[in-house]
Amino acid sequence: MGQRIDVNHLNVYYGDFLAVEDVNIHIQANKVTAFIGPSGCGKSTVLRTLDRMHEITPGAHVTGEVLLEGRNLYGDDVDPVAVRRDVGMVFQRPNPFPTMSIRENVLAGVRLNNKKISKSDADDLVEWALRGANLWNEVKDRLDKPGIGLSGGQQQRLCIARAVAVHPQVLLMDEPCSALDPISTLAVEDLINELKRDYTIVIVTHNMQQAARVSDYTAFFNLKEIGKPGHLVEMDETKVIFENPKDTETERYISGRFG
Ligand SMILES: Nc1ncnc2c1ncn2[C@@H]1O[C@H](COP(=O)(O)OP(=O)(O)OP(=O)(O)O)[C@@H](O)[C@H]1O
Repeated sequence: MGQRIDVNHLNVYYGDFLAVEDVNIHIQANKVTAFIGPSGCGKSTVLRTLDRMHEITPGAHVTGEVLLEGRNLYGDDVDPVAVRRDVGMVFQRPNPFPTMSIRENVLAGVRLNNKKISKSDADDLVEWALRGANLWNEVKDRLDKPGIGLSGGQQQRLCIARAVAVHPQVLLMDEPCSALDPISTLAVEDLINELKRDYTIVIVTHNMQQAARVSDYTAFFNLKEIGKPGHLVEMDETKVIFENPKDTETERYISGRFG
């Protein structure tokens, strides 16, 4: 089952630079939440705070809380590596490990976690994850061929299989379709719709039609002005954001008047 995420008074910094200010957001379990907004408003930055990847950038840090099912991911006793196991990430460009076969790509996260796994359990896991990513039928006869031999859309579904193979509770997706053609995009969007049965999904997208198609909730971020920190303007059911937003900034953005 997916887990809920509660973000309380989150300020996100790169060194001294406050990139995003005072975010308060409640992300429902087993739903898809889309982050939308103009370039530079901090969508990807906030997304990366949800699995503690933000801190990988030297000097980057946060104040405030991110609670995963009530547990603060920024608590003193929390291991960021363990957080990244519970919260999977799929990136903009499909990034299968180039020297690995399709099968080894699926198992890569499990092996990184130093889990010992028998051959038959590994076979079962590979099939389960690839079926979950809607890729099994396309690759089952070439599991030992390189992952990078697949099409872009297949590679992205392979990366999703790799992310789900470690059984995360949350899947974060940073523009997962921006490098894909329309048909692959629809395949990944269909998959997102199926995956929410098992995971909580947060997706950053520049494509408002995509947000409207795939998400249950939409969070609109904006910048007061260039050089000022980004902030969350409003979050609501996707239908409300697109048809009846409360804030005029949101209305102007979704009707294409800026951004
Ligand atoms: N590694 C970094 N070091 C310093 N500043 C950064 C870094 N990454 C992002 N920023 C800054 O943080 C702010 C938010 O950037 P971010 O990439 O999160 O925005 P975004 O809304 O995802 O933009 P886009 O839609 O263009 O991807 C911007 O001012 C950006 O310049």
